[in-house]
Amino acid sequence: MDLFASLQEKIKGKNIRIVFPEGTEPRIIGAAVRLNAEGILTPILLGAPAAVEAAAKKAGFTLGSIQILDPDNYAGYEGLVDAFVERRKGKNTKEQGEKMLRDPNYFGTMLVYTDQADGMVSGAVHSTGDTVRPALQIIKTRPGVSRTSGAFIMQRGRDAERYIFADCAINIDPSAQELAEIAVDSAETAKLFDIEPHVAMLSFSTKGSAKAPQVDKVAEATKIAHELAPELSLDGELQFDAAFVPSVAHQKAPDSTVAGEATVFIFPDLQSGNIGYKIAQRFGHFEAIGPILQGLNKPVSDLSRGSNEEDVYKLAIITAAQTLNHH
Ligand SMILES: CC(C)(COP(=O)(O)OP(=O)(O)OC[C@H]1O[C@@H](n2cnc3c(N)ncnc32)[C@H](O)[C@@H]1OP(=O)(O)O)[C@@H](O)C(=O)NCCC(=O)NCCS
Ligand SMILES: CC(=O)OP(=O)(O)O
Repeated sequence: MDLFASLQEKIKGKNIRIVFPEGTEPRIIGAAVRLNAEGILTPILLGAPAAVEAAAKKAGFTLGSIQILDPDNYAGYEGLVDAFVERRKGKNTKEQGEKMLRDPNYFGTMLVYTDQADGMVSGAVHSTGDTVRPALQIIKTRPGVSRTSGAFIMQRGRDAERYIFADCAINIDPSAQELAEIAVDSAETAKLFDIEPHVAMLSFSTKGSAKAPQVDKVAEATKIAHELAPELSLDGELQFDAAFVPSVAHQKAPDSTVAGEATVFIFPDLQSGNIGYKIAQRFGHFEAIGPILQGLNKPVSDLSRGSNEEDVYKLAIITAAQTLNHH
């Protein structure tokens, strides 16, 4: 079955509440209207009702029963500020909290933290840093996960090819230990979306063909990942062609059971990861769904600012599906 048809089936009728802090953005409104009309999930748009309604009207959408929450006139605002200060454990004062929650991403994240929403989708207008920082500070990572990271489902053709790319969004220069954790988390994400994980730890070197500290980091991460998840099908360091193309794998890494068969691609740093996914998307015509933030206590998703309405619709469905793993 098509990935989204199967995810919709899992989440439909469960009243999963997804908050969208960018409530006046037409791409967000369009996706929310569709998700609401199709009964897939319950959207909550943030913003002044008059502004949200005006934006919807201008873009030709009818909001119908969609809930709009106005952070500037929210009866529970003080309670949210208190909960924020308590969560920040001395890192932010009440005065700072009152200001910070005026930012819709902080406000939306607090709705998720206090169980008034099940997940959040933002970033169509805001940068990644501004979108995810509140989640890193408030929602935080699950026990046993030290860093959150951003994975993309890369999909081409209806239900044909589907892979995971990570980290394409968060960790600028992860250590070997962090890279190993990203690999293990990405394998879990793959399973959630019906991809059998065969994890390639990518580099510009295959099995020692080049020598450099950057290559040593990937080789070390491969070793650590094997220790963290001995049962996982994972290998490195591998160049992309060795990881993906069976004939090249045969030549460059004949003994590897992952080379030529990889489905999960772990990039050595954010330069390569972010550039890599955008090249596959724009040259290779893969649909890039994400970034899906892995390892958080509750799902928060960051859109690329280049997203269209369909991307918002799909990432909201993914985010809602992630909530099922958190219950
Ligand atoms: C994500 C990012 C904004 C965090 O940077 P930052 O806000 O400067 O982070 P800080 O080091 O000040 O940490 C802020 C908080 O987040 C936490 N944190 C930072 N990175 C984290 C990570 N990867 N996982 C979990 N927590 C993290 C810190 O522990 C800290 O928590 P605390 O306030 O409770 O102590 C930064 O890593 C970044 O800019 N990454 C690149 C994003 C990007 O542009 N991607 C390309 C487009 S998708
Ligand atoms: C994921 C990503 O690259 O986001 P943006 O395009 O918003 O920087």
